[in-house]
Amino acid sequence: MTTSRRAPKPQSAPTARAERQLDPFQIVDSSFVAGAGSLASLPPPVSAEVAFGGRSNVGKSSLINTLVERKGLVRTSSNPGSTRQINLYEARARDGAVFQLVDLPGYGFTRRSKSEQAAWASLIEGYLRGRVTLAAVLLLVDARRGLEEDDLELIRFIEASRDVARRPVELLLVATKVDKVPRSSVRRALDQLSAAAPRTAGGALRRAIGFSSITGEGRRDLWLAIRRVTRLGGAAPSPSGDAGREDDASRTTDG
Ligand SMILES: Nc1nc2c(ncn2[C@@H]2O[C@H](COP(=O)(O)OP(=O)(O)OP(=O)(O)O)[C@@H](O)[C@H]2O)c(=O)[nH]1
Ligand SMILES: [Mg+2]
Repeated sequence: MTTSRRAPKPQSAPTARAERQLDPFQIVDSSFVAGAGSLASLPPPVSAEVAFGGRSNVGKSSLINTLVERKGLVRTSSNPGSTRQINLYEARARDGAVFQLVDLPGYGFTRRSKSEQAAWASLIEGYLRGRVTLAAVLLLVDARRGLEEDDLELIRFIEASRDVARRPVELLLVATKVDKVPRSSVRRALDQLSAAAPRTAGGALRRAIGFSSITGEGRRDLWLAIRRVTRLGGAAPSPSGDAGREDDASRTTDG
């Protein structure tokens, strides 16, 4: 009788695939829910929503695609004014948590007629003020430009809406296109942005999250922040054991 003697396989680290199966930030399903060009055509509010606001072209729609790891779920364009209505998307994570992601039309795009700009402003304001399921607004600011008057107006508007009978809307600051900032200057750009942000009641604007739709930097931090503000925790412990920590939204580098 012959016996084959094979050397035992060395204990290897979990494969990338196995790790991915556990990854709560992996989105296993995402879909378009509805688009609304008027407040009356918004779908009924069902669960916590996270809205993405900011100037035209800052990267709101691209950021949603990066969050759900799909290139074409949301239409993006190098021409400002690409998103013209409020678009709602649903994303389901590996661990079963479901998120409503809301792409808002951008502001500050002056090549539209005054009446169209006014209609967009009232649509966005009506949504921000009246949506009972709105949990948080992620204000996107180009890392190279910093906060501009339109952004400050949005912050003031959300702060002034705190009297509305619903859970206070959290505000988070996201610095987009950090891939366009020299590596050595990213930290300084984020610090400057955070320092320029007004002190809000929630205080969440204190640290901007750096993000790039090109490199995916910041994706994990954004998901941590979104899970925290929607209270859909459930993030598996990260190797450093800090997933879901209160100050996760303020971390600026991707894991
Ligand atoms: N380098 C770089 N380019 C980006 C990034 N995010 C978006 N872009 C580009 O910026 C342009 C605008 O992106 P969108 O995601 O359509 O911007 P938006 O904020 O949704 O614009 P509106 O719908 O007009 O309000 C596109 O050409 C994108 O490819 C990024 O992180 N890095
Ligand atoms: Mg857009």
